[in-house]
Parts: sequence; structure tokens; C-alpha cells
Amino acid sequence: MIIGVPKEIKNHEYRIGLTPAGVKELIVNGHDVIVENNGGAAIGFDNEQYINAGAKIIDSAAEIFATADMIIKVKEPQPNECKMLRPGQILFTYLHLAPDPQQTELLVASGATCIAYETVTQAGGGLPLLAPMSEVAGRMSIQAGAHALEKAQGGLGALLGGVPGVAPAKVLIVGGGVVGTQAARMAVGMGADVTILDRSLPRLRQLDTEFNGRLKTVYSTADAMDQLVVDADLVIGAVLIPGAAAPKLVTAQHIKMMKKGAVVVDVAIDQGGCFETSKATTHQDPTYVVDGVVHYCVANMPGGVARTSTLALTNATMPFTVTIANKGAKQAMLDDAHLMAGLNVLGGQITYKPVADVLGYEYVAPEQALAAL
Ligand SMILES: NC(=O)C1=CN([C@@H]2O[C@H](COP(=O)(O)OP(=O)(O)OC[C@H]3O[C@@H](n4cnc5c(N)ncnc54)[C@H](O)[C@@H]3O)[C@@H](O)[C@H]2O)C=CC1
Ligand SMILES: CC(=O)C(=O)O
Ligand SMILES: [Mg+2]
Repeated sequence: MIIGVPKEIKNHEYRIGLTPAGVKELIVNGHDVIVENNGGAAIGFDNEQYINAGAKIIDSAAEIFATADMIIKVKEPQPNECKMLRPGQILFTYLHLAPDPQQTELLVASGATCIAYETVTQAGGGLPLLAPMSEVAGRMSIQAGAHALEKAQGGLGALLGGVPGVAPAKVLIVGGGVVGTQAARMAVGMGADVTILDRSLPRLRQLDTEFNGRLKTVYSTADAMDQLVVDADLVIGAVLIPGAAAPKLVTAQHIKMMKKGAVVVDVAIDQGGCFETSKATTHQDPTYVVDGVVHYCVANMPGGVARTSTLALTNATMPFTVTIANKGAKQAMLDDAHLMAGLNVLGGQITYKPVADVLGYEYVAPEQALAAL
């Protein structure tokens, strides 16, 4: 199979879908790899390392899309990338389709086989190809929030950990999954006063044990939200209903009632955001203010630490990439229901139910769509 790796084109996105080590793995398995010129150069993976690993360097993204059987990316394809996909071609990347009707329409029109990292599952639960970036974004969310709380950034001028004689800032984390847990680790480490909300009692039990009294766990209800949000200095949005649009748990009314200079970081923005006032921002211009509350809603947070993130992401994606290359997409998915859970679009049909439901498409089961491939 020919595997193509275009350079990422989203604002300040320096991650890349394959490292030189990943290229070598595919070459050893008998495949050809083409990488866009300087695709990884910004994070220390230069052309020479890719060539030494066995890849061929190609000057244009258009040639990569025209030549490759499988495209490996990081971020969701931008409109001009979607238009270069063709029927039967495999796209393996993050998609986040539920909040993105335009991308969905373009992928449906492409006829390509589109497997989303974020909905691939694993035995025992969890999302193995989302988890590494959630670990990164969770840890970053506290860094970003602490920075935004500084006066010069529009914040109220509070130090997360306080100092002796001055109480620490109050951090409220909505959602105690991977993002929420990593955010809690950082916030607790900085000495903040941390509360974490989830609607899963088993999850709250695990967090209570893991943090051994260093944070408060609260069952997530609308009433708990009413009481806690208005009192918080920093709120982290970290909920997920896999593949679906995020529920709006923090309302515009809550934001109005928060103190001026408080900060909200909506990590769930890639699924549409869990604050009613959220809209996606970029690393170039990450924050905006609504009713005096600073909003940080960067949809590709891990892109800010692109070298760490590329290594973490490709550690997780690589075994799947090799399997798809070795068996072809159809057989690889028929052999592995967890990989098949990643199939969102195939041959113009939507094969992921939460996406079909929220965007008004007919849902076709992946097994049924694959039969026609
Ligand atoms: N902005 C960015 O750059 C990035 C965003 N993300 C996003 O962060 C979000 C969270 O991801 P993960 O932590 O990996 O998901 P996860 O599945 O590990 O955790 C989500 C948690 O939300 C909880 N939850 C669901 N509904 C809830 C409710 N009504 N109230 C309270 N808790 C609720 C679930 O019980 C679960 O514990 C996702 O939307 C993910 O795509 C992840 C990485 C990077
Ligand atoms: C998960 C995701 O959206 C990201 O890493 O950018
Ligand atoms: Mg994202």
C-alpha cells in the first residue's frame, strides 16, 4: 500500500501523522510511504530523517492525495483536503464530525473510507487514540487557565496555588475522564482548591481513591452546576459523550453570574463545546471575553506542544496504521470491532450513529457499509 502523510495546515498545527520511526515500521512491513516536504521539520523531524527511514519526500499535498491509498493525518481534513479525497481511499485521522456539518458533507461527497481516531474503542472501555491527546490537553488546560487568570491576560489576577496566608484559587473540572483527571493532577500539584464533577459514580469513586482527599468529587447535576460554577475562578470543560455533540452544561446565565476575570477553558470544544458561550479559537488568538469571563477554546490544544503530542499520538495510532496497511481497511475492520468503531463515513454513507443522528443523515451500520467495499 502507498501511505501518504501531508503536512498539517490548521492554524499553528505542527504535529504530523507519522514519525520517521513510524515510516520505518511501515517500510519493514513492505509498504511505500510518501511524506510532504518539511512535514515534520518544525518539530525536529526533518526530511533527511524521513528519507533515512525509507520515505520519499513529495513537494505538494495534491500529489500525496492523488497517489496514496491511505492518508494519515492528525487534524480533521480542511475543505481543500476533503476535496482531494477519492472513492475507496482511506483517511485515518481525527474527524470530530458531530459539530461539523460542512466537513461531514464533503467527506460524504468524497466516497472515501474515513476512520476517526476519536471513536476507535478498546477492550474494557476507553478511547485509545483519543486518550494520549486528552492527556496532553488535560495537563495543558491548567497551564492555559493559570496564564489566563493573570491580569495582563484579562484574568482576575489570582495565583492558582495562593501563598501562605492567602487562599488558593477555586478550580472546577466538569467531567472526570482522561482530560479531567490530568487537569486535576496539574491543579492539585499547583496547590489549587479543586472540585471535579462527573455523572459516573464509579469514576468519582476512582478519583476519590486516587487523589486521597486532595480534591472534592461531586455528582454532576444541573443544581450542582448552578452552585459551583458561579463560585469558581477557573472552570475546565472536559465532558464527552463519544462521537456526539457535547452537552451544554454551563449556560450563558452561569457565565453572567461568574466573577469578572474568572476563566473558562473548554477542552470539549472539538465536540462543539460544553459551555453555551464557547466558540472555537486558535493558538494564534486563543481567548475572548464574554460578560467579563475569559474564554479559552482552542480546538487543537495538543498542537501547542506538537513534538510531545506527535510522539504520544503516534505511539497509539501506529499499531492500527500498520494493521490497516497490511490487511486493507475492510479486512482490518472486520477482524477488529474496536477499529470498526472508528468508521464514521464510507462510500458516501454515515456509519457512526451519533453523527448521523445529530446531523440528520440516514445511519448505515458499518458491517453493512463494509460489505459493499
Ligand atoms: N481541545 C482539544 O485540543 C482536545 C479536546 N479533547 C476533548 O476533550 C473531551 C474530553 O475527552 P476525554 O477526557 O478523553 O473523554 P472521557 O470519555 O475520558 O471523559 C469524559 C467524561 O465526561 C463525563 N460526562 C459525560 N457527561 C457528563 C455530564 N453531563 N456531567 C459530567 N460529566 C459528564 C463522562 O462520565 C466521562 O467520565 C472530548 O470532547 C475530547 O474530544 C481531547 C483532546 C484535545
Ligand atoms: C483530539 C484533538 O482534537 C486534537 O488532538 O487536536
Ligand atoms: Mg481537536
